[in-house]
Amino acid sequence: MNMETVPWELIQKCVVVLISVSLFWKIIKYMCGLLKVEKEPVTVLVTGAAGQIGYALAPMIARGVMLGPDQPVILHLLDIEPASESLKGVKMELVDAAFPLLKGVVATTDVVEACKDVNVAVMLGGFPRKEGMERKDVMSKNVSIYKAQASALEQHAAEDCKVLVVANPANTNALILKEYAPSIPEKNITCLTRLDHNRALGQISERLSVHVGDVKNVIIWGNHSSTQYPDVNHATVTTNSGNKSVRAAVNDDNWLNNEFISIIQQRGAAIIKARKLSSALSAASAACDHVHDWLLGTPKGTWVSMGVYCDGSYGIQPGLIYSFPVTCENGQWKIVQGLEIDKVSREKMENTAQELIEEKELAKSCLN
Ligand SMILES: NC(=O)C1=CN([C@@H]2O[C@H](COP(=O)(O)OP(=O)(O)OC[C@H]3O[C@@H](n4cnc5c(N)ncnc54)[C@H](O)[C@@H]3O)[C@@H](O)[C@H]2O)C=CC1
Ligand SMILES: O=C([O-])CC(=O)C(=O)O
Repeated sequence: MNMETVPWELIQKCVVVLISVSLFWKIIKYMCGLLKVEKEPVTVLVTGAAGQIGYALAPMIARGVMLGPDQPVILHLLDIEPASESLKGVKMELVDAAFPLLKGVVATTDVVEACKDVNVAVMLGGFPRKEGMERKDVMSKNVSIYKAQASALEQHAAEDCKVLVVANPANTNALILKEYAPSIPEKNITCLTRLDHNRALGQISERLSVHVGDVKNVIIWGNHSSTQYPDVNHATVTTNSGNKSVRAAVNDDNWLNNEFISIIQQRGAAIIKARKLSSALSAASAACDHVHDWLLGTPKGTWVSMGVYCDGSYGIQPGLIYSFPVTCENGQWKIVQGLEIDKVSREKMENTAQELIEEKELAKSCLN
């Protein structure tokens, strides 16, 4: 090879360009690293944190299941004195799990310390029902807890704190909390019916042998109790040939109108019968889904069920905490309007509203 014909000048230029590009790229990556600002932590209160749902829920929150994989969290765990050792153990395990998103854990039996500056409050604290009881049978013990904790939240939580009541009777506990914390906006106080919603999705997916993610827009109307109305009239399933209504896909109205409804209404009792304990992992997961969708939004074209303060939508008496189909955007829920309601559905929606009206009266009498 004749060395004189080698284009040394060109090779030299190429090497310089390559070195410059790689240097430039390194600088950009370094700058991005410097600019990567970690989000401020969100403080999440879990009451009844030493209980069985608490034990399933705390690690889910610490892993980002509730608020997203890039959202640091601080956990405030509240329980009562007899459970304080167990609560301490939960905190020890959270430390041992070394969750990257978990920026602090406060485990306390002091309600004021627990409520201080919380952005999200998940209220599990209370007495669960046992086999053979209805959820309203735990009314007197639990509503007095919600009355007391309402004022602590009102006085010490962050402005715009979002509250999810899980403890039963969930709708009525949430209503009591709302009434005794008048300065918390009513749109910030909700109760969990997402577990019932997810149970309905699960049953339809099993029946049709499709993935649960392909079923959407079931509705839980009313109370988180055996009078709730799981409604599939607007639900759809995604199939190979496009979207189909659940009624058409199941093609068995008798099953949908009877057995399906009763399975969902009685699912909590069936879990208690099988486990001798009430639902915990599914309740924790549903609580994460509820808060996640509320704060981060529901996917386009999809609604979820939430127990929310009723404004009279669908002719339901205003002033109850009633489960409706909702969509969420920018941290706000909105009741889905304009769905056609047939006569059978109307009756079931009224029936569960009636139970909530009675529970409200019973709760008031327990507090007098
Ligand atoms: N809405 C829903 O979909 C569901 C609701 N639930 C309800 O959630 C609640 C919690 O269930 P579990 O964790 O299984 O019960 P659990 O009995 O295992 O835990 C409840 C915890 O609350 C604590 N507690 C009692 N009084 C308290 C107070 N004043 N302040 C703070 N903590 C207090 C207890 O010491 C206990 O550690 C129950 O009311 C249960 O019926 C359960 C499943 C689903
Ligand atoms: O049934 C219970 O008492 C617990 C609960 O609310 C549920 O699993 O839906």
